[in-house]
Amino acid sequence: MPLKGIPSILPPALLSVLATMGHGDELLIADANFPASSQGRDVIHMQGSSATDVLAAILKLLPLDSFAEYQATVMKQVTAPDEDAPIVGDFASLLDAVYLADGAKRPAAVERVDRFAFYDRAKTTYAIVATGEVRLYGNIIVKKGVIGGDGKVVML
Ligand SMILES: C[C@@H]1O[C@@H](O)[C@@H](O)[C@H](O)[C@@H]1O
Repeated sequence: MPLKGIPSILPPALLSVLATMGHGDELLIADANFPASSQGRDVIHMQGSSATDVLAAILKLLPLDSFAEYQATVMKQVTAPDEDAPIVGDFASLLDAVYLADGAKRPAAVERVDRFAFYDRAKTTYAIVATGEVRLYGNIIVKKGVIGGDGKVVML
């Protein structure tokens, strides 16, 4: 059922995951082709939503980690490893908007890793959200930060 201030696309199981994650824990938002169920992590299914809509909703609740070198990680394209997939620009815009609004002095830093290194990272995430994203390489790992006693995201 809807809640005040909580994006209505987020299912209860995902709200529980976001709330139980701690500083430095990572959440993977995966596209429709990603092998989500074979990574050994809990999977929350959101086939009705795009990865960008899920990321935008999650970023209304989840602080990004300013203590880390990278706030997020994406997958390099197999056939063009030096060129971002088109969806990466959309991910970056969403990250930057919230990170700067939360007081960051610079845009969010996004790490790029090869496909199989990304699968290895997936195996250490807290949980995976399997979306219905049809754009290839629509996968992003976000790292949870810290909220201070004043209720604000802690920015180093
Ligand atoms: C080659 C890549 O393989 C999977 O991991 C998919 O999630 C990506 O979209 C891409 O197709």
